[in-house]
Amino acid sequence: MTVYNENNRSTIELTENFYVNNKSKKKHNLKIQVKLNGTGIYLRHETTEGGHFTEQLIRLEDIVGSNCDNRIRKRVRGGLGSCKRDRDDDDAHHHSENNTDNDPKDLSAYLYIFAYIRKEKPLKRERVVRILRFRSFVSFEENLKCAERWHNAIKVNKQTSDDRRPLLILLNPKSGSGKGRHLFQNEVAPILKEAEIQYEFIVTTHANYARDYIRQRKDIAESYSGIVVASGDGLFFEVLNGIMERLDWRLLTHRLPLGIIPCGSGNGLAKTIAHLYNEPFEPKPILNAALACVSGKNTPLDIVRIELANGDKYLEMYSFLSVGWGLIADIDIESEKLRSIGAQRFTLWSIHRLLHLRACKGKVSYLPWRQNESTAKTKTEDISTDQAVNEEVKAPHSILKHYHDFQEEENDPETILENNEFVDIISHSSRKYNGDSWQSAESRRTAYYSLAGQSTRSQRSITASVLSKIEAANTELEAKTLQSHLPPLKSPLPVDWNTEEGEFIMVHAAYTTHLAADCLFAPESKLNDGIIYLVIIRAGISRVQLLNFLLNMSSGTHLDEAPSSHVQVLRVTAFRIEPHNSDGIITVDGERMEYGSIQAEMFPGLIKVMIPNTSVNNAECIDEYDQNKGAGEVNRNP
Ligand SMILES: Nc1ncnc2c1ncn2[C@@H]1O[C@H](COP(=O)(O)OP(=O)(O)OP(=O)(O)O)[C@@H](O)[C@H]1O
Repeated sequence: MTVYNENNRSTIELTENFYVNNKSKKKHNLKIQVKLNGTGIYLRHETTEGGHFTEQLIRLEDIVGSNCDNRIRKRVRGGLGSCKRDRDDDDAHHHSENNTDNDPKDLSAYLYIFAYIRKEKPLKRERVVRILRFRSFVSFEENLKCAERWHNAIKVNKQTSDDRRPLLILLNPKSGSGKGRHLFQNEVAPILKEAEIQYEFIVTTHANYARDYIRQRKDIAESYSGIVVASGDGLFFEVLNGIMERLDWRLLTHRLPLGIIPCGSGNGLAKTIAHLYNEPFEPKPILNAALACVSGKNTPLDIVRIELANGDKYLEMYSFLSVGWGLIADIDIESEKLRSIGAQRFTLWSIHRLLHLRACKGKVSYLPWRQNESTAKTKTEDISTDQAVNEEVKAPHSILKHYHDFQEEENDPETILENNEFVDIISHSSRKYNGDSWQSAESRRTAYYSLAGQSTRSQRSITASVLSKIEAANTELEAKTLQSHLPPLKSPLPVDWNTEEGEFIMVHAAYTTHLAADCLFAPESKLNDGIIYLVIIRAGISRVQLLNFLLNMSSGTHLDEAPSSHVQVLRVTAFRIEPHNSDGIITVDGERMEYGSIQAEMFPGLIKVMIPNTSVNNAECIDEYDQNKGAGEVNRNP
């Protein structure tokens, strides 16, 4: 029976009786009424006396999938609950005595239902398998049809997408303790199988492999339903930047949600998602993440565009986690040499750094966040229609066409271009440059088809038509590129920015709740609130205060203390750090970057991230902020 719920969504209702051999009492077999509807599967067990019954509900959101089979599997992980449907309900007691498990002549069809039931105290996911045996008919095919009817009804009710495209899974075999491959085979692959999700599996061979792969692979948006990274945060950073270095990044970010399975040592993003959806993480961080990757659910994730300058060189990248300057960045990077001792390295190095406290000299500027206002356009504003997205697909070709036109004209003595101009055009139009390569810090425009710096001879020789084509290509490319709203890094900032100059113990910005699984750095953060939480600690803070701050980061209580003139937490949408010393550590998403000026700009909900299938929603921004908190201030005044 098809019914429509309040959201006008059609769901299928099925009800049948099944029987379970009651081996212990050998008297009556248990009758179980199994009912599927838009909420889940109800297993109603009637007791013999007094018409009492017990009922178990397996919620649809906890079911990962179901499979039909023609045999009972000897070993089903997590226990076996077999319900056998009999040929005739009235005759059930007689027939069900006749147990045909593993009988080669068994013509039954079996439906395996896989669920990971959420338990509150303690918070965990418990695997449950329910097996329904269909044997009403004398042919296996007929029985299979019955099983498939249930199988399809579960899919319809779960609103499982018809998208049969596989997931692209990238795994870093070196991340964390180096057991990623093993963890994937044992903990992730079985869940993908239960959810009937196809996947293409790629193991990275070196740093930047994933970034290059994503940047260069042509048919990526059409071939996959999503990209999953099995690693720490470092490989996610690579994939994000590989996507953003493509001209069709809009199409990819619109169509392909990204998932993360935490195999690294930090796992800030995976922990953030689990935390915000109130899902268990320890001791099985991979289970919850794998369930998110098969849930079919996703939500927008804030991305921060970063510009870095060192001398006259310029670098652009995209970040999803944090930017650090000073203490925490120092501890993170400098303690790398103690990696062999595990997580203790952070504690040990924190003590070392507290004893040898360093201050960073420089200037910090920021643009306070205001409700209902953002410097950057949101994802939904950027991609209002599918047409806009589709146009994007054509972009690389149309720009390449300009290049081919130039090539044809190159043979014309009238239109000789400098060879290096062509290199520039090819590399930037197809975006095959190395994302790490430096560009001019003076103007972002030089990253495109610069006409500056040509010889006088070639300038004279370029015809007006070529010039206009180059201009058109520049304009087109600019339209396809994510446009920054900030002035170039070396230019002065607008007047509505706040600036302070002095000595800082650290400046650390975060846009996820967790920097690592054990570090709840920005407890108020949401996945798509469009806010950068900027924590500034000024020089002059006592070591005891600092020690408390570091110790309390694991519980997220480091910002709860009484107002202090040394610690400030700000909500901002953009910031700039200009170090005065030439030596120090700056990190982006936990990775060390060239030391120099850096500016960051929030792009709310720019990409989509896979999330668990749960009704709890602490994760997404629903305009819930207190206006009275005012200009970006969270809880402290200087
Ligand atoms: N096959 C590989 N061999 C060596 N390095 C790799 C390989 N694949 C990726 N990398 C690099 O390893 C770095 C760390 O990877 P990843 O983040 O996955 O693990 P992690 O450092 O243990 O975790 P976390 O970032 O959460 O602390 C990344 O910067 C990535 O570029």
